Amino acid sequence: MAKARKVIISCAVTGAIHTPSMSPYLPVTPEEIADAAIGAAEAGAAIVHLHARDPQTGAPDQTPEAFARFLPIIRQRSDCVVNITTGGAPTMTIEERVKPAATFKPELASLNLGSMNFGLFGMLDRFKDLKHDWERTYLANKEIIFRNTFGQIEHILTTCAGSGTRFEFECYDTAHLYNLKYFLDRGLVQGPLFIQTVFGLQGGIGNHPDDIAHMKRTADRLFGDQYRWSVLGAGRNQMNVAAIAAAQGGHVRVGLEDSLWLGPGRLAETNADQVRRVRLILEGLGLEIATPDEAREMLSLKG
Ligand SMILES: C[C@H](N)CC(=O)CC(=O)O
Ligand SMILES: [Zn+2]
Repeated sequence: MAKARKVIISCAVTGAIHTPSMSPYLPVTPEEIADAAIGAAEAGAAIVHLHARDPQTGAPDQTPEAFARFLPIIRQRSDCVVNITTGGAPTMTIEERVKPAATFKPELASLNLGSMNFGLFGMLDRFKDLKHDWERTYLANKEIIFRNTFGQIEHILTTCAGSGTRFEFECYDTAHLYNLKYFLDRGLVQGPLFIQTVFGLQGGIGNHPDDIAHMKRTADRLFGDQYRWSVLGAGRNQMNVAAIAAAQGGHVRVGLEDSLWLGPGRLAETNADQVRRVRLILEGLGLEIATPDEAREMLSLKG
């Protein structure tokens, strides 16, 4: 009797791309972020990807103190895998960005494999009533470069080396896959590589099925069976990208960090709603949802 494939659902609950005026459902306070993560885990997410925000303004906050306000709550109430961002916001320094992962030594941390133009301004057409000045300045900025030089990537790898933290490798284009291969060949990263291919973010690769096939083909050629493939689709293509990839052996990432939507013109009221929606798609494909411990097994996490 053929065994169903286990799929890892990751949920990125708040991020640093969307801003509070865009959706009343975007978690901002430590309590909201903790509840969102625990709710997503209860709905089936094995991994929660975490950023922190200033509780008053909702602005991205990468201080360890900000993370310390919700991490223990999540620890107490869920056995999900915690994935702490080292991307922070593209306007932060690398020192700021790596601090929380270096401080809390999580099982997983994100690592971005290349620099890119980071286009948030496209969202200004969609979201006009912005409450805070920082939102307008941040979103309208056409000069944002999300810096991830070889030196900065190496700095994060060496800073976290020895802590047992493994990485979710964010690849926004094929060049980033080659950058990851470079670090693999230098022994700075070890398999199984958890590769999160990102589709449809302005400045990165698109979200057409050809783009997805191209990223997978390239990763298959560069890493063979040394990698675990996961995908995230930005914005309203989140579920399409998940469905296309899941049908080809991929794991999936959802969450309000990368899409505020549950359907055309319909804001997701919770991260758990998106987890439940992608779960419907996966189970519809005859796939099973991996538990946190099964994800730990598949990704060789320290537990
Ligand atoms: C496209 C995603 N928002 C990528 C991300 O989650 C990066 C990070 O936090 O380091
Ligand atoms: Zn993130």
